[in-house]
Amino acid sequence: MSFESALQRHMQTFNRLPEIQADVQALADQVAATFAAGGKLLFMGNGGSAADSQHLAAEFVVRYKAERRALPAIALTVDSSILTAHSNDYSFDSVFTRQIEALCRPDDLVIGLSTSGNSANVISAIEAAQQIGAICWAWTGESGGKLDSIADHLIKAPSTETARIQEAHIFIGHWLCEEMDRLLGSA
Ligand SMILES: O=C(CO)[C@@H](O)[C@H](O)[C@H](O)[C@H](O)COP(=O)(O)O
Ligand SMILES: [Zn+2]
Repeated sequence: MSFESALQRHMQTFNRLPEIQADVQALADQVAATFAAGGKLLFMGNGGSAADSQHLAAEFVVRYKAERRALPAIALTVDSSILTAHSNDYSFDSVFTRQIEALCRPDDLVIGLSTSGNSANVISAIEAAQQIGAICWAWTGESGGKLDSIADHLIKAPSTETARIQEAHIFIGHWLCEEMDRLLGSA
């Protein structure tokens, strides 16, 4: 694909983001309520979405722009000992589920990122978190995939192309940080 085509597809996706603005605002409201109630965020995903998970968890724990208190967020994608031991001894399909069982509490909010909406390890972990009673959001592409009928709430980036969906996801994640700074920042 030419640079011009990739940019055009990126712009088309971003021009459609207002279609999901209400969903993103609903997510921000639930994240703010989760922090206010003493809950935490748990992120997970594969490949580029694993990178997005740790990127966003860091924004909350450390800082985005404003000076504010540290906010509790964990990426389930970062502990190489857990990831390798679980995948080696059990299965990669339950690598996030096991961590959900260990770390997730009923007042937490879980965000599973999957551009296809079909990653087995994300689906399994969301089902486990629902059993615990946590609110579960899936960030997907416009089809929603299997997660469409499983997650409690969805952010469906308006594209069918993995890269464009990931670009929309990180924009949404940054805006979420922006909104938490506005609500919780002191600067
Ligand atoms: O970053 C990319 C492609 O842009 C890849 O690493 C991509 O994230 C991986 O193929 C993932 O395994 C795709 O999983 P998912 O988004 O369908 O859940
Ligand atoms: Zn990528």
